[in-house]
Amino acid sequence: MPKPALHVAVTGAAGQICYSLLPRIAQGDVFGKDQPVVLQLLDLPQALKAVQGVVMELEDCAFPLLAGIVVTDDPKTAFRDIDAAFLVGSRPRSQGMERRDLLSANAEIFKVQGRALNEAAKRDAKVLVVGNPANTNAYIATRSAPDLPLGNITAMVRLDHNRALAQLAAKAGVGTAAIDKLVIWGNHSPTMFADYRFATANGRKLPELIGDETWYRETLIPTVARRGTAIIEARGSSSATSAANAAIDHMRDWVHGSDGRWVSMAVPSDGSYGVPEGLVSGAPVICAGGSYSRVTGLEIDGFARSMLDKTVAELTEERDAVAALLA
Ligand SMILES: NC(=O)C1=CN([C@@H]2O[C@H](COP(=O)(O)OP(=O)(O)OC[C@H]3O[C@@H](n4cnc5c(N)ncnc54)[C@H](O)[C@@H]3O)[C@@H](O)[C@H]2O)C=CC1
Ligand SMILES: O=C([O-])CC(=O)C(=O)O
Repeated sequence: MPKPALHVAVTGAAGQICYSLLPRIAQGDVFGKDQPVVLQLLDLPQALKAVQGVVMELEDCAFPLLAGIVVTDDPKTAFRDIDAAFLVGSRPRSQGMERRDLLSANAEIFKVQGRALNEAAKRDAKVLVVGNPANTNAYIATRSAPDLPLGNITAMVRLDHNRALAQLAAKAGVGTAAIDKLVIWGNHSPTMFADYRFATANGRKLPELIGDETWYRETLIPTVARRGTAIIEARGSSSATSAANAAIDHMRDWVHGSDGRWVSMAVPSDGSYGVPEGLVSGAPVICAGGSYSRVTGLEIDGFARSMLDKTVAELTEERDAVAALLA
């Protein structure tokens, strides 16, 4: 007897991230290899023809778990009774822009969609915001969806986490799976703080294994922070496959658990670590039983404090910049 299908909304369905994301959701990479899904796809009216093309391709994959597809330009229809949502739809940046430059273009989208989630989604729906500036867009969605549990609206810093993992693993000469307890704090922006102070590799302390604090501070942190820009410069458009992969990692761990390992999620702050309550900020969490809990009590030394303060100041500025929209 097959399980009842989960209903999963994905916005920006005609875009480049979704072209990588949708087939992987449909083949069970997020919700499980025995879990049917109905995809509820949202895009703008002018993009619906392109979405139909994507739908034809999904049909042609004959995915056994794909139990249905809804295509719409109406957020409430897209979010009706959903169990999970990937909010990808929004404008990406081009060369010369920072992600915060997208705030005015994209903020309104997340107000409208937050309201629609509030009205139509299941009360325990898990929401991941990918569209940039992801943290502040998620903050707008939390403020626009007051009837959903605050912690169920999250944003993606998993791409930064995965980028840092790859760089650190290469430097330490270990596989990425060997590394645990890496943290991405703060904003998905050049101010984010990739913190390896607690990280281990095969049980050894990673900072000791690498033994090069200068490389960590002067190469690793800026490389991860500017990776999105490097990809735009090389590819001519922003990261898509790696962004879709990170979205899958984020939601899969949230749903199925992280096996005791730390993962980085941007979640509404509870005020810990000096991050003002409500800001959606990257933090270390452990996922289990369909929810996440923050890793608490970590020491924040002088360097970490200065890095955290910088990224939190940016999140605070972004929050203040959208205050009028939310008034
Ligand atoms: N958080 C992260 O780590 C990352 C975030 N991103 C962000 O993800 C977003 C999407 O990127 P791409 O797929 O490359 O862009 P894209 O331009 O290829 O696709 C965006 C899609 O969203 C649709 N869209 C725009 N406004 C919409 C609305 N109000 N409702 C529904 N759909 C809407 C567009 O019609 C288009 O089909 C961008 O904001 C990008 O900056 C990209 C990479 C990583
Ligand atoms: O850099 C961008 O604009 C897209 C993105 O968020 C990333 O690749 O991390």
